[in-house]
Amino acid sequence: MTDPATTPSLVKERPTPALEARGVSLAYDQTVVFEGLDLRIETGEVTTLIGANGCGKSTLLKAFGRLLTPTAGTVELDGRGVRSIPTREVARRLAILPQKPLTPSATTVRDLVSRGRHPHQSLLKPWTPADTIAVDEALAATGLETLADRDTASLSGGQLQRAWIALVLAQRAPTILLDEPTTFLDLSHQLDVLRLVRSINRERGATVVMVLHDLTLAGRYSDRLVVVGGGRVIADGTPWEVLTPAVLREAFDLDAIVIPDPSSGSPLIVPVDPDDAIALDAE
Ligand SMILES: Nc1ncnc2c1ncn2[C@@H]1O[C@H](COP(=O)(O)OP(=O)(O)OP(=O)(O)O)[C@@H](O)[C@H]1O
Repeated sequence: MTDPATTPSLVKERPTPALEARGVSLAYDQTVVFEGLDLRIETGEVTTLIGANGCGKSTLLKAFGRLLTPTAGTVELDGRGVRSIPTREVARRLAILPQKPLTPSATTVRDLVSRGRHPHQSLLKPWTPADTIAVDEALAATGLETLADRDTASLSGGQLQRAWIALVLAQRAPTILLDEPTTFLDLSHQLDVLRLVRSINRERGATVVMVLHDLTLAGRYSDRLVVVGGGRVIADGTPWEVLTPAVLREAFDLDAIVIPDPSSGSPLIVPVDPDDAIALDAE
């Protein structure tokens, strides 16, 4: 007879997630957004949080980024309580682009992007050629080389958004949190940013957690979607598992048809307008 104490477990251990919320409650004064939430963010994946306005996507991202302290439960980064990790170490492991970052005044694009290198510096290790390379590469990846010496105050909304994304890239953190990185961007630049996100994930192995509002783009550029609503996770899985008419109705109160995107094969969300006779007839 086999001894259970010495027989290797048949249950395969899952790898340590990049981030994990365990029984997390999040609130602002009297507004409770989540209570006892459990969520794993797998290492090396692109995970996108989707859900209706005000459902708590940014709140969750802030908790993962240590910008908001849970009222209960713990957030772990690479298997360690994020609050127990020194701030500088967190900044080397985790980069975050908030929804409304505050741009410092009288700063050039290059200066702003260079701030992404601060976690890598110290009195003993000031600016090095490696920092310059990281900044130059981030400027090139976001198409900002020609704007590098411009004052950030003179940029368009989309250019400024790209400068912030460049800062996050320059940080070279293995885990990246992006709250609505495509805000202000035209469709072509939205694709540029999402392709960039995918290449950082595939080439550098970065773990990415994003918030996006465009469901079709979310499905196209994510390994996994987490649908949030009513203070809980409504659905969690691959884009085709999650982007179903039933989930869209529950999360967004939206009637939609979901078809394969002819360009990528990922789910294409077509919202149904009840006044639109053609769409209804076609169903
Ligand atoms: N600083 C704050 N103080 C008080 N309440 C807040 C604060 N920030 C967010 N909230 C509230 O918390 C809830 C969740 O907000 P959150 O910004 O996380 O939602 P969201 O899903 O990111 O929304 P959106 O899609 O509109 O950006 C909302 O009811 C919001 O009004």
